[in-house]
Amino acid sequence: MPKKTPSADTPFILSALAPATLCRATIDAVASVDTTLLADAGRKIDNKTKPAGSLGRLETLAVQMCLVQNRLDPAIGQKNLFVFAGDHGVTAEGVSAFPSEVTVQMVLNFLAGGAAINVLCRHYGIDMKVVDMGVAGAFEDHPDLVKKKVAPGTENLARQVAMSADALKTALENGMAVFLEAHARKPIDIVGMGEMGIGNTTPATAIICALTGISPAEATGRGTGVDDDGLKRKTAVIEQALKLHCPDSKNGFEVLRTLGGFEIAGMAGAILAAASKQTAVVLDGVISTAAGLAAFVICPSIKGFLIAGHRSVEPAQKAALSFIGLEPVLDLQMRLGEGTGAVMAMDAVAAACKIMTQMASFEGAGVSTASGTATA
Ligand SMILES: O=C(O)c1ccc[n+]([C@@H]2O[C@H](COP(=O)([O-])O)[C@@H](O)[C@H]2O)c1
Ligand SMILES: Cc1cc2nc[nH]c2cc1C
Repeated sequence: MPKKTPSADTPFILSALAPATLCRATIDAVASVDTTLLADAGRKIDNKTKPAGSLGRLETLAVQMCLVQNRLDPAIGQKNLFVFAGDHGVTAEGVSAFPSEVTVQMVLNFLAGGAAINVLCRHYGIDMKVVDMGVAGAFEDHPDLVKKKVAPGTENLARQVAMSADALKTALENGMAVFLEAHARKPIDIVGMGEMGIGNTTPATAIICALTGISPAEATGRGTGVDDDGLKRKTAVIEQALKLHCPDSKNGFEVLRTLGGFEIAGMAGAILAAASKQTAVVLDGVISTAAGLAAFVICPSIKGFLIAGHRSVEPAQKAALSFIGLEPVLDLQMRLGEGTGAVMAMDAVAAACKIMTQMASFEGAGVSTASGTATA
């Protein structure tokens, strides 16, 4: 068994951080959604001119947004999507169908505006930024690039811890700062969590296995498209990593630190920061959901702010979502990442808010209710 380096093995303990540190202060500032308006929001959506429940998921999203914003007329103006990018030492084990250099190349593609997420963000009027959390390459300054690099890639989680406790703190705080700085410039009403990182379905799946107890054999998917041999290798790598590190399933920090991913920790930080500012967060595929799960285990009070954007074809995502207690808004058989599923669901959430505020009530439109009551 490979030896772990002692310095990299210092565990991460939140209470050891001074209360004023960004990491601790942000998590301490999270409060659950206020449910005072739950009954009124339910009555309001039921009084719209439609059979009860007929707008399905749009209705539950409308009610959720009333609680998130603590008002009966929720509105979404500012929509942001962050693509957190990072590289992974575990790619040395042959766990991806694509070479690592694709991470840098895709970041350049995002900055040139040519990726799927660029097209969708333009289509939906979403402000998109790319965050370099740990890409193995240097970038010129660019207005759409947020530079938050912790290190040029994680260590190989199959052989040693993915990152040190210091690096985890930096990654979490950098992710928090990404949200908080953008929110301070222009208050954000809804934020989507996208990512890019060759190899990152391996740490994401390992994190989900560690936190939910699902086995690597059940949880591991093909990511960018590994063949049968690749899938066996990837499953074995995840099994080896879990056996090597045995992170405490109740400690989301240790699971992130040992199995890691700088972009995954960055997303976890951004999710915690968004919840601390009562902002709705839309998760994307399996990697984004792994970050959401880790953030949820760290701070369960974030749950009411979370929305599962879409169902990824990766099996681990299902386990993570059911552990948190979330149902995806969409199922389009997507597995690209980047935030592509999240932004499509963000539009559904915005539409749900308009249903709550613009749709006529039975009384207002003079339409009879199911019981036949005539309304003026
Ligand atoms: O979002 C998903 O569920 C998803 C599923 C499979 C692959 N991906 C994307 O593909 C990359 C990781 O795949 P892999 O095979 O390199 O681990 C990474 O850039 C992700 O954005 C994303
Ligand atoms: C081309 C490509 C684009 C991606 N976008 C997100 N993950 C990706 C992985 C690959 C390989």
